[in-house]
Amino acid sequence: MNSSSFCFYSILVTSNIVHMARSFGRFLKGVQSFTSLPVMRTQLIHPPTCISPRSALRTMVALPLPFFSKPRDFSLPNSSWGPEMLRLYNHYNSLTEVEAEGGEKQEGPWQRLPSYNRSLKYAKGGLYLSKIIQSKARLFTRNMRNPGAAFEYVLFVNKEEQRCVCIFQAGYLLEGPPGYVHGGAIATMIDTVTGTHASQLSEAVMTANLNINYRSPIPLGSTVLIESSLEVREGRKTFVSCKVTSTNGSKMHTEATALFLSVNVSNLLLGA
Ligand SMILES: CCCCC/C=C\C/C=C\C/C=C\C/C=C\CCCC(=O)SCCNC(=O)CCNC(=O)[C@H](O)C(C)(C)COP(=O)(O)OP(=O)(O)OC[C@H]1O[C@@H](n2cnc3c(N)ncnc32)[C@H](O)[C@@H]1OP(=O)(O)O
Repeated sequence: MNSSSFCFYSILVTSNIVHMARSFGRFLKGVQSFTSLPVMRTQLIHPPTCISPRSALRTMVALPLPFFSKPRDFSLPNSSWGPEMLRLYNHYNSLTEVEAEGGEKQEGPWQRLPSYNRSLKYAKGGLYLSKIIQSKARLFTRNMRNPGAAFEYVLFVNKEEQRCVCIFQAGYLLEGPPGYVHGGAIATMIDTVTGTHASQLSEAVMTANLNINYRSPIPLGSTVLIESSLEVREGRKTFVSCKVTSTNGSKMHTEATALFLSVNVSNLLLGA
């Protein structure tokens, strides 16, 4: 190797090391700013000194609270919610608490599910995609700039009845046929509701099958109810049925059935 090629080789090695150090720094920063599933936040006991992808994953589920900024809960009312959306929200929200005999508050049959604008930062693909894409990955139903422009929704789950109800207000960006909601947007909401419901009933799930019958169009800007019910669970399989109706139940807009399969979260996240 002559001196110029040695020099070139040294620069290459050095720049690779710098690149790796920067990537590692960004990775650590990313790990620290991991802000989604709050249930996964527990106290850090011993911070690891060397992080492999697998131990990084373990670290992500054990980061100390000070590293997290409080994520915004998108399932709370905002100024874009119409009267019907608010009325139904208040109705189901009132069922999340009941008064016991002594007058103290107790958990009611329904539970409101909070909702954030991103899923796990290091989901499958994220590890292999460019850092730019990875750091920008967002749950698309929760990333519209203007409140009320697209998907406004809140989910309530009733574990005893194995039922989930979503109040959905369809914004103006979701137009398909003139004046009505796009079928893909409806499918997105059905997948979201049934998928969230199935993941409440089991663990992490992936949609394996989704069948949809569109019965009557949903007027753009209207509020509808999306109800998901457990049909049966068989091992890794969760079968759910779903209907989208007008808020008074008089009009059937959409019917669907879905199959979800439980998946191993570590494999999913690490791309195994
Ligand atoms: C970290 C969390 C990640 C999960 C997040 C999900 C929800 C979290 C909750 C809240 C988050 C907020 C919002 C949620 C929003 C939306 C949720 C939507 C979720 C999705 O939008 S997700 C994207 C679309 N989804 C896919 O991208 C899946 C691609 N696909 C696969 O990744 C595989 O295909 C997989 C994993 C499905 C199965 O693969 P696999 O290898 O594990 O299982 P295998 O193939 O062996 O099948 C085992 C048994 O299921 C039967 N079976 C399989 N597929 C079938 C089918 N289609 N119809 C009828 N039966 C079927 C077989 O026949 C066999 O049956 P048997 O055992 O009886 O022989």
